[in-house]
Amino acid sequence: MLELDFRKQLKHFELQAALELSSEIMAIVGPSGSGKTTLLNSIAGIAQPDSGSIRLNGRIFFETNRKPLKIQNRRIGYLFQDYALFPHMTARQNIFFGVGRQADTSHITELTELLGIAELLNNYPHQISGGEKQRVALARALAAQPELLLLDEPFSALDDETRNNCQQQLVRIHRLWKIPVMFVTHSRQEAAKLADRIVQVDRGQLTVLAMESSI
Ligand SMILES: Nc1ncnc2c1ncn2[C@@H]1O[C@H](COP(=O)(O)OP(=O)(O)OP(=O)(O)O)[C@@H](O)[C@H]1O
Repeated sequence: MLELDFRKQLKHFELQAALELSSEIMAIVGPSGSGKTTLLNSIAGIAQPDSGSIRLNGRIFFETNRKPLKIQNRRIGYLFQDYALFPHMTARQNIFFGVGRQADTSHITELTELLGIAELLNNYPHQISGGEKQRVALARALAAQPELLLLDEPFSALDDETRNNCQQQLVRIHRLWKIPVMFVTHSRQEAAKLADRIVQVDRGQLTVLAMESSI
């Protein structure tokens, strides 16, 4: 369970986030510059709120007047808007980056098969397609077995068929892992298709809309 109740002053308005997220998929929609990425960054620990609290499964990430929990201790998988794969590392090295040496990695083999990227693990990012990069980045976000998955416009750069494929894989992984997922999208259609709930962000104000998943 992710519990948010915090405020952060941005340049032109204040981001005010108050919501709870169980093991469901939540879509974040809203105009450009409304605070969507800052919301994800605050949860991940890349940005710090001014006040309030952020908790995941009872663990305190942030609380006013308390030292924030370090990013690496939050157990969050974060897929950035531009995938941000390391160009000089193979797909395998990208995926294993951040996974402890002593960690059990058997789930990663399963993950790469599930995502259809097992055959390209020795390739570098420039040798694979956009859709493949997206799936490598998703595998990397999931490799450390996070308790929460954050995705910032994960499918926006993909063609229709690849997008559909990746969306289905995300839903499949969510069914298997049952962790809360938050994803930012500019597509209302995608939000309605994938999410259990949709949150509209407008000048930092969050409004939750009830939705039924249709996949
Ligand atoms: N640390 C910060 N301090 C002050 N203002 C900030 C900070 N980070 C972002 N902003 C501002 O807050 C606003 C929201 O930015 P954010 O990137 O969260 O929007 P977004 O909804 O993700 O936009 P897009 O859809 O274009 O990616 C922008 O005006 C941005 O300039």
